Amino acid sequence: MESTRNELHLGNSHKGGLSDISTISSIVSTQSETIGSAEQHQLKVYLRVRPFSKEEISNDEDQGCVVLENAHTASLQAPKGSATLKSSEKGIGQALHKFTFSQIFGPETDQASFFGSTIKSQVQDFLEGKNALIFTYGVTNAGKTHTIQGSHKDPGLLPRAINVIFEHIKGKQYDQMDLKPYLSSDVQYLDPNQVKQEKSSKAAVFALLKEETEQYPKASGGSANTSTSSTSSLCFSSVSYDQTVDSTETAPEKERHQFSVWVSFYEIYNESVYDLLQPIPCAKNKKRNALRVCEDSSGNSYVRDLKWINIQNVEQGCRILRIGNKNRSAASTKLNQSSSRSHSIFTIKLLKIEGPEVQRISELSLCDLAGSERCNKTKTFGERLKEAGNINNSLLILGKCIAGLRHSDRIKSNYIPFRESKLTRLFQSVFCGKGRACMIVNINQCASTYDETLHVMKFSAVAKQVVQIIPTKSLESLAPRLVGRDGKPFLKNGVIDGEALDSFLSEEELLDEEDEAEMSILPQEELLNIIENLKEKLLAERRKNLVQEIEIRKEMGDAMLQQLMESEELRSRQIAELKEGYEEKLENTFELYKDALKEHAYQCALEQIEDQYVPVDEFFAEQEKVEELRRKVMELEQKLQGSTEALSVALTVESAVQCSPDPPAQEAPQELEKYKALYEAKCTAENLCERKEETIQSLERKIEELTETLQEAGESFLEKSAEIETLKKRVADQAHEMDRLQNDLAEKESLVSSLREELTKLSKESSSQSKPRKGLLANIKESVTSPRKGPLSRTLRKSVRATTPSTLKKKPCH
Ligand SMILES: Nc1ncnc2c1ncn2[C@@H]1O[C@H](COP(=O)(O)OP(=O)(O)OP(=O)(O)O)[C@@H](O)[C@H]1O
Repeated sequence: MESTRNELHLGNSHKGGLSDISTISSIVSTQSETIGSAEQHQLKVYLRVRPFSKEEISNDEDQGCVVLENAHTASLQAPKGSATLKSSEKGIGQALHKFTFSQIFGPETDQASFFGSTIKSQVQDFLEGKNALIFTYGVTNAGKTHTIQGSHKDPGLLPRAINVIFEHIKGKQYDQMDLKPYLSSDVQYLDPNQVKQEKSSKAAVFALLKEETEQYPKASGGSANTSTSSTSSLCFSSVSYDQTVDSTETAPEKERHQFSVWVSFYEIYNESVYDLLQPIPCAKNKKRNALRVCEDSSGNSYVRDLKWINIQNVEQGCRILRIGNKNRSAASTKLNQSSSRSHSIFTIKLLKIEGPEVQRISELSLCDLAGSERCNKTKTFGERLKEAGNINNSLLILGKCIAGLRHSDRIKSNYIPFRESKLTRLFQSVFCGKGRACMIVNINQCASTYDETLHVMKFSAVAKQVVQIIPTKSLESLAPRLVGRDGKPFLKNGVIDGEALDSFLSEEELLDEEDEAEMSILPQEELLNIIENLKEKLLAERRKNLVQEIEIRKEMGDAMLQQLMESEELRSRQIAELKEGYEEKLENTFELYKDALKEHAYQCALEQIEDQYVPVDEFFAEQEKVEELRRKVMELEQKLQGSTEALSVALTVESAVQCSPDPPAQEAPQELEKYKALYEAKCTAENLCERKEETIQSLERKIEELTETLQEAGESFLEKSAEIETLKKRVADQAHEMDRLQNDLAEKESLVSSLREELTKLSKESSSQSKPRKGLLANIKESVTSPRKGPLSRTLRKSVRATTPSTLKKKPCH
């Protein structure tokens, strides 16, 4: 309930209309009280939730957005993708809403128990002479028609109500057709000729359902007891008539009373009333005749020239319903409209007759309202836009009237715009105390229609607060006025009903707004008055059209703005995704380069090192060996030197011996051998030294080459590092570009807000200016199709040009 209160608090800032639902939580506690000579009733609002179809389940429509908490409270949770969730994420409104109802019926509720728990008591009141109005409200495909009409096997409220009526009047039916409803709540006495006409008119209506024509004469025979047999064609096993209704009547009274039942069925399409019991014209271009809504001398509205058919049993009532439906769908095909585009109203009038007098007349109307979806959602244009505009308008006015009726004291003090639509004009008398109204709200649980369903629930929350004040006098059975064949007060026993004559106005004299009076014979002053009146009417009409035009313009503006915002949102999302993608790509490429470079440098170094690799231990061992050899060479050189010296000494000695006659013959060969051995050892050592020297040199060369390779690897590493730096710089540039794009986006957003302001200004201007009347569609067309005229179109063109940024034309740099 918290969320509801918050939301309501927001809604309170708007004046009137559906948004003004600030006191939903403070639900009127009294169900029905009597104050003075009036009864107060809180308008009953029932919620019926239909089950999912198989297709809806397979389309993943079940996202748990409707939760029935108990018999009176339901909560709605905005599903993913709904406008409500998006708005709540932006901080506008709530994602969870709670609503209370007089009673809630879940998907498992069958038709019989729904009837028993809702309108059955109202039908019983109707039998006691009280008027009642039942209307269903909901989006297309929410189950309104199923609730009102049902099917042959599973009848809805209307056939069940008819069944209860005929059960009640069983054995007390007035089988003549000479007393017929007249104007709003009068009765006309028909002479035998008129009765004949009435019968043939009824036969003609029933003939509209060809397949059943043959059966009709049987039914039209008018037997008072036909109801039971005909009822069997409908499955009413679960409908049990409450006999307590009769218990108040005494036996003699029962015998004296007789009842006559009359029905009518009409629709309101595009603010025109069409009789659904009139045959549809066969000619292609021939239009259906629209009927006029007039008022009787007491100010009660009625549909002029509407067909009223006397029915004798349930079966006939159901056939009238089928005939009306057939005409409705035939007209739909002709006009290419769907059934939910019109409001259909089935009315039953019950005449209680005692002897030659009609004691009372009561009225029960069941209205199946058109689907409440709005035109921007259904993307409607042309004829569809006009149609949607009319539906929206009549539902909007119904909403205004309901909002105006919320507080009982407002009925007197505040203006309630009943006269602004045909629907509310016809509902006015019931809403203003001539009967009890009851609203049935039908919803489905589909996620895709969540936003519309929420709108319906808000509407019902307002309706729930309506308190009807019904003067007890109007609940009592008031004898209707009886008029004769010509519509003049009926002569009772040859005496004129003087009282009735005083207040009598013939039907022709009852002027309605559309009537054109014969003016040529009127005096000048009266003519001037008439002109003044007409001027006022014209002005009022213009004002009404202007308001309608503004509303439609506003709706179109809202739709355009919504589209603009959605495309902006899409674009910014695309930019952000692009940016993220690029950044990720660059990051990945950079990482790849880095890894590849490292790998490459490592591989190169490894290869070079492998080629020339000498283990360090070996190298040191070799060096030690070299050192050892060097030392040995040095020792040998020293020895050699010593040997050389010794050799030279020896040679000197030898030569001296050769010269002397006594050489030391014994020592010389031994020494020589020793020197030779030493010499050979020296030569070997020298060879070894040379080889070692070569090995050292080759090792030193290898070391040099290794050093060079390392140097090269270092250089290539430096080069790669430089490349990495360049790449980093590129990434920084990309980020800069992204920033610039974001700035662009911010500019666009400010443009959008300025557009919005301009639009609001325009709406205000258009409301203050009185334009020449061109017609609604012409103005809309002009504003939409003439982009060269008007500041709005200029601004839009500018914004369109501006929303094609040069940056978007550029190819993304990789
Ligand atoms: N309580 C229910 N149980 C089972 N099926 C239902 C129920 N309510 C509605 N349906 C089914 O849902 C579908 C739509 O219902 P229905 O035609 O009554 O909707 P609607 O609100 O009258 O639509 P429209 O405004 O377009 O005429 C129908 O197939 C109907 O049989």
